[in-house]
Amino acid sequence: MIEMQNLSFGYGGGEALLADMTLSLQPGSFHFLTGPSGAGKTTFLRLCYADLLPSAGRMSTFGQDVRALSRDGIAGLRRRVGVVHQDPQFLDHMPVAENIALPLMISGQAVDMAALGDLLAWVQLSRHARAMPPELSGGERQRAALARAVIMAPDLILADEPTGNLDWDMSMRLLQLLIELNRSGKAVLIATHDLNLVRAAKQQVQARVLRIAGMKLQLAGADL
Ligand SMILES: Nc1ncnc2c1ncn2[C@@H]1O[C@H](COP(=O)(O)OP(=O)(O)OP(=O)(O)O)[C@@H](O)[C@H]1O
Repeated sequence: MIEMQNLSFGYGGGEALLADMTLSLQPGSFHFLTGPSGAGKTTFLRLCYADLLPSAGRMSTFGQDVRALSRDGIAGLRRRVGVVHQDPQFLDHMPVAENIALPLMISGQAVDMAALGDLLAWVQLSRHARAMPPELSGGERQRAALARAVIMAPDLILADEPTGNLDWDMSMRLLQLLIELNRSGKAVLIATHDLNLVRAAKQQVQARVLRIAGMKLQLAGADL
């Protein structure tokens, strides 16, 4: 679903931050992306949902060359990718349930209230449906962000340090949700520093570990 060939990227077209990356992300796969702070993990994720475009090399997403996509083409691509940001932002004056349904409303689709109720139950936020986002804990915010990321039924879920500020129990809960999504056929890519999270996942799912270091993307060894 994402193919990169000798892809390079530098902010502002300047010096390369990521260089000569070649990768094939398959449907239904589960990947972690690790690497030191500032190595370019968030940048890599932004390339994956065409928030940034490569400076050089080839990249196709869902079979389409990202650099040849029109504005509508990019919007179509983004509908197929659900993103959980490192520090998810919500509309604070709007209840949690409506924030989660927002992508549907923005794209002009009807909100199936029963399906929304099921989604809230899945992320264990039913009793917070009418709460306002500032009332949520860190773990609840991440789960709301995950629900919002999957409401459009994307094929690929990208999560940027989704457990960064969470305790271990809450991290495991979030990981379980991501594993369930993967078992339902979605590709998952999680950027994280947390090797314990990677180890916990590897006991349950066939996860591959990518590492960005020294501008390059490598498949990490199996010894994690
Ligand atoms: N919009 C931008 N313009 C210019 N430089 C940027 C921009 N965003 C990020 N950078 C730089 O690119 C480098 C990689 O940043 P990125 O956020 O991708 O790293 P990261 O691996 O996700 O880091 P962390 O683990 O700390 O979140 C950093 O040096 C950062 O300062």
